[in-house]
Amino acid sequence: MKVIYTDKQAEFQFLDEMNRRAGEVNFSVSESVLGILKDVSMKGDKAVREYGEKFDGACPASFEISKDEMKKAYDAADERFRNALIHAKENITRYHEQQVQKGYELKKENGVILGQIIRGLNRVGIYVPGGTAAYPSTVLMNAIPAKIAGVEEIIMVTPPLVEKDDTGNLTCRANPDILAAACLAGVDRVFLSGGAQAVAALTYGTESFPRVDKIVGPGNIYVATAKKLLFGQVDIDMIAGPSEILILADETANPRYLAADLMSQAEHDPLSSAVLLTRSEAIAKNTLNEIELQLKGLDRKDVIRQSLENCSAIMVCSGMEEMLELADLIAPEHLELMVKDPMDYVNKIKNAGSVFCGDYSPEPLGDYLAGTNHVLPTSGTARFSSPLGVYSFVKKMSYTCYTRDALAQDKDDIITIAEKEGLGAHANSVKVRFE
Ligand SMILES: NC(=O)c1ccc[n+]([C@@H]2O[C@H](COP(=O)([O-])OP(=O)(O)OC[C@H]3O[C@@H](n4cnc5c(N)ncnc54)[C@H](O)[C@@H]3O)[C@@H](O)[C@H]2O)c1
Ligand SMILES: N[C@H](CO)Cc1c[nH]c[nH+]1
Ligand SMILES: [Zn+2]
Repeated sequence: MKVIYTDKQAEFQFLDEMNRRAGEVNFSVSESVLGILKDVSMKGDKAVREYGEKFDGACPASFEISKDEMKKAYDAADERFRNALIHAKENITRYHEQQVQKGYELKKENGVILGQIIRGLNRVGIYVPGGTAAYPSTVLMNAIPAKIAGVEEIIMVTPPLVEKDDTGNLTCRANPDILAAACLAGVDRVFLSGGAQAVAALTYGTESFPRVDKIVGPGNIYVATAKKLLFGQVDIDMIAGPSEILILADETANPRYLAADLMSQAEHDPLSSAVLLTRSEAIAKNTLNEIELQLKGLDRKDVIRQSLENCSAIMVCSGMEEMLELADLIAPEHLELMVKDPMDYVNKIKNAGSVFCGDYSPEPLGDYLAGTNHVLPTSGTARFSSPLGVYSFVKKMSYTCYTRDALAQDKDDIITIAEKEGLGAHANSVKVRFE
C-alpha cells in the first residue's frame, strides 16, 4: 500500500487514478451488451435462455421460483442467521420510515388549489448479483425501502447457482440465503436469471418476465452497462461501482481499528479502494504494520492485497483542514471519522455516501445492521447522488384546480407569454373560455 505525502501534486494524481477506475465507458462491453439487449427485445425468453446457457453454463427449465420455495428457504435457514436478518430488517425499517415524504396542497385565497401527490412506483426490479458476491443483506437494503415507499410489486432477478449432479448433468438452483432474505423482505416474485439479459427482460418484458418501471441493485460490468444503456426506457437507481472507504484519523485513532476497517472494504473486489488520511506519521506507520498482521488471518487476503496495491493509499496530510478538503474531493462511498469528538465534524463533510463516527461505528455496522442503507454512490458520485432510500422508489405528480374567476385574473399574463412564444393555440385555449 503506497504512502503519499501531500504536496499539492501527488495527492491529485492519485485522486485522478481513483475516480477514473470505474467510470470509464468500455466500448467492447457496450457493444456486446447492445447485442444482448437487441436479442432479448426481439426474441424474449428464447434469448434470455440462450444467453443464460452461454454465460452461466445452464438455464433453469422455468425461470420463476415459486412462493412456496421462497418460504421453504426461509424456514430451512439457520436460526441464528434468520434472527440476525430479522434484527437487521427491524433497524432498516425504522431508519427508512423516517424518509417517507408526504404530498402537499396549497389553497390560495382566490380558490385556486395546487398540489403534489407522492406515489410508490408500480413495479420495481431488484438485481441481486450471483457468484461470491451474493449478499442477503443487499436484498434487504433494496426491498425494504421499496416496500415502505408503497411499491405494488417487487420482482427480483438473480443468476442461478449452476452445479453438476451425480450423472454429470448441469442443474440450476437459487442461492438459499438470498431466497430467505427475499422472503423476509417481502419480495413478490423471484426469477433465476442474471447479467444484461435479465436487465433487458425486466425492461422489455418477455413471456415469463414482467416489465418493470425501475431497476435497482448492484452488478458486474455487463449488468451496469445494460442499466446505463436502458436508462430512459426504464428508470435506474445508480451505477454502483467497487466498494470504497476513506478514513480521516487524528492522533487519538487506534491503528488496529484503522487497519481492520480499511480491509473490510478492500475485501469486496480487487478494484475496491481503501484510503487513510492522517497528519500523524506514527499512525500511518502503525496502520501499515497492523494491516500486515491482520491480513494473515483473513480469508480473502488475495483480493485485499490486490485492492490495497491498486487504488488505495495512506496519505500523510498537513492537518485536519487539508484532510477535510481531500475528503470532499474524493467524495467517498463510506467515510469514517476516527477523530476526537467525531460528531463535531459530520456537518463539515459535504460529499460522502455514508459517514461513520468514532471507534464504535465501524463501516460493516452500516453494511448489515445499523439501519442506514448500504447501496451508496461510488467513484466520486457522492458529489451529486444519494444513498438508496424510500425516495428512490416514488414518483411525484402535481395537480391544479382553478375557478373561472381565478383564471380570469391570470388570463392576460398567460396569453401574453404564449404569444411571445409564438404558440397561438396555447393562447386560444384560454381565450375561448371567455368569449
Ligand atoms: N455495492 C454493493 O452494494 C454491492 C453488493 C453486492 C455486489 N456488488 C458488486 O456486484 C458485482 C457482482 O458481480 P458478479 O459477476 O459476481 O455477479 P453478477 O450477477 O453481477 O453477474 C453475473 C452475470 O454476468 C453475466 N456475464 C458473465 N460473463 C459475461 C460475458 N462475458 N458477457 C456477458 N455477460 C456475462 C452472466 O449472465 C452472469 O449471470 C461485483 O462487482 C460486486 O462488487 C456490489
Ligand atoms: N459494503 C458494500 C457496499 O459497498 C455492501 C455490503 C454488502 N455486504 C457486505 N457489504
Ligand atoms: Zn461491505
